[in-house]
Amino acid sequence: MKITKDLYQSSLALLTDFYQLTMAYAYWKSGKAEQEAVFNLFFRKNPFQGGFTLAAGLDYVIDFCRNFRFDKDDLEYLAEMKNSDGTPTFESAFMEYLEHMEFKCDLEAVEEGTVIFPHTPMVKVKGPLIQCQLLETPLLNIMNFQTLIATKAARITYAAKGDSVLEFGLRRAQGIDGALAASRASYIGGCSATSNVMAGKLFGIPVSGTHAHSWIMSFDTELEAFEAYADAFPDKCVFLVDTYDTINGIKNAIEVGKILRAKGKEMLGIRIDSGDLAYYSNIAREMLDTAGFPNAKIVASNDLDEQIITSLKIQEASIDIWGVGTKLVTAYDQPALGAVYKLSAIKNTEGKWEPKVKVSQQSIKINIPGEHNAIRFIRNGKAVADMIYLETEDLSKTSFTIIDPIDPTKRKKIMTKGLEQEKLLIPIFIAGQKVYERPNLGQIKENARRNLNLFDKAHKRLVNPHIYPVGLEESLYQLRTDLVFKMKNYDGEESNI
Ligand SMILES: Nc1ncnc2c1ncn2[C@@H]1O[C@H](COP(=O)(O)OP(=O)(O)OP(=O)(O)O)[C@@H](O)[C@H]1O
Ligand SMILES: O=P(O)(O)OC[C@H]1O[C@H](OP(=O)(O)OP(=O)(O)O)[C@H](O)[C@@H]1O
Ligand SMILES: O=C(O)c1cccnc1
Ligand SMILES: [Mg+2]
Repeated sequence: MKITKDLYQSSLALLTDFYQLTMAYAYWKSGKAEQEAVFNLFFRKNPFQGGFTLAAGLDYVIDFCRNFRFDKDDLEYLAEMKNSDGTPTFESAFMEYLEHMEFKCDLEAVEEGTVIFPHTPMVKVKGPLIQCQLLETPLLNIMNFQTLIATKAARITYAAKGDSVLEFGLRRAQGIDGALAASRASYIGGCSATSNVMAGKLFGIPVSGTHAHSWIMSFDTELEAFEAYADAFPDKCVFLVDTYDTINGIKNAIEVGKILRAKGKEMLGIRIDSGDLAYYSNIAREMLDTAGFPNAKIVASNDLDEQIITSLKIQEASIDIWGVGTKLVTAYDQPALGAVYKLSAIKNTEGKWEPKVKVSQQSIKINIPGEHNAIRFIRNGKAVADMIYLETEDLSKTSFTIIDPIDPTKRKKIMTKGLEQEKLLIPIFIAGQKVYERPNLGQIKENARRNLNLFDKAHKRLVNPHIYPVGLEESLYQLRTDLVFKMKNYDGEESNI
């Protein structure tokens, strides 16, 4: 298998849960396949107990939708499926329907690199029920993972306070595609480069790296190893100093640094990969400065994450560059985002849109009905609140009340005068045609940076962040409440207990 960009350009229609296909068949059989519906993809809680989430994955969603079709061999595989009585699971007329199915949905989404909060749709799909349904699993697969990793990278780079963070995760990532997607999302979230060469080739991410302990161990002495590396890469030397004795390793690095300098070259720095990283980095800084290498950088690695980086910053460790692998690409402390994809409206047989809710004992699980969008209000360059509103809402009003979707006692009045407004969901496909001009990865990364800068530090701090206000516009809140009552047959009377 050769991994090329084609992997993401091929038809992946079978990359779905079987129940999507059984529902698709049953929709078709009951004449509902082409009935129009609206679905929203959203999550209910920011990951890592954090105060924000950074959206990523849309580019893959676009490829998925553009290539959404059932190929001949997909249909042959489905045609072989049998019920327990030996009859085919899917009748042949349905196979023909699938064969001719073309993606024709409207799709809106938040752009990659947008800061986003619970309950706001990241993707909204409107179109034939069967198509909306078939998109559920792949859209969740793509958006859940890349958004999670982009958020983790944003947290880690936030902790690093502007220092470069190198993503070193390939060896520990969740398989091949997980690794590639993680490298991409990490770059969006703020990492400067990846060690993953294939991610460099496929996505254009800068590739960088040092060397491993094995390099040192393959020589009789560390000094010889450093000298040989300096011969091979006179302009790119970052010496790993902790194979035997870190202090001695730093001395050897300085010695080879001087040899390089005599040849008109400068060593870039050293890497420390074990032990007390504050203690050794501070000693290393002093030794390097004293020896005349104040510009040599100190790279640290070894099971780092945002908490350890924060601690090392507090300890005033002399670390310039952070190599982060396992805990970033596996989202170690929260392995899944938990975004869901829910139906929120359907057009009835009379052509009238009906909003829908799923009622739950847990109010956090009651979805937002109707066709909605979200807008961000910004004052003097700082985001102040997001409002989720019905598409029919008049946005030119001078004031709005937003209501917390979980706790209706939390409300805010927004006077729009002097506020900038940014619509969060923008059109990507209209009737199956792509209308969105895809930004390149550098532009996406810049969008993430700009978005993160919109938010006060209080929302970005890693522990116990201040909750950013996101609310339902009053009439959307009322619609949801009325619908829940209706679905529960609640008539306002006290029930007998
Ligand atoms: N000064 C420090 N403050 C907080 N955490 C630190 C500090 N120095 C190192 N760490 C972290 O402590 C952990 C040390 O892990 P561990 O004891 O397994 O490694 P080690 O013995 O130093 O290295 P290795 O096992 O690779 O030889 C790592 O997660 C590392 O990032
Ligand atoms: O620690 P991470 O954040 O995953 O970063 C990548 C790690 O991978 C390498 O060593 P590896 O873990 O393979 O071996 P080691 O732990 O024995 O150094 C490297 O030296 C880093 O320590
Ligand atoms: O280049 C490095 O230093 C590197 C790459 C992958 C994993 N650990 C370290
Ligand atoms: Mg390790």
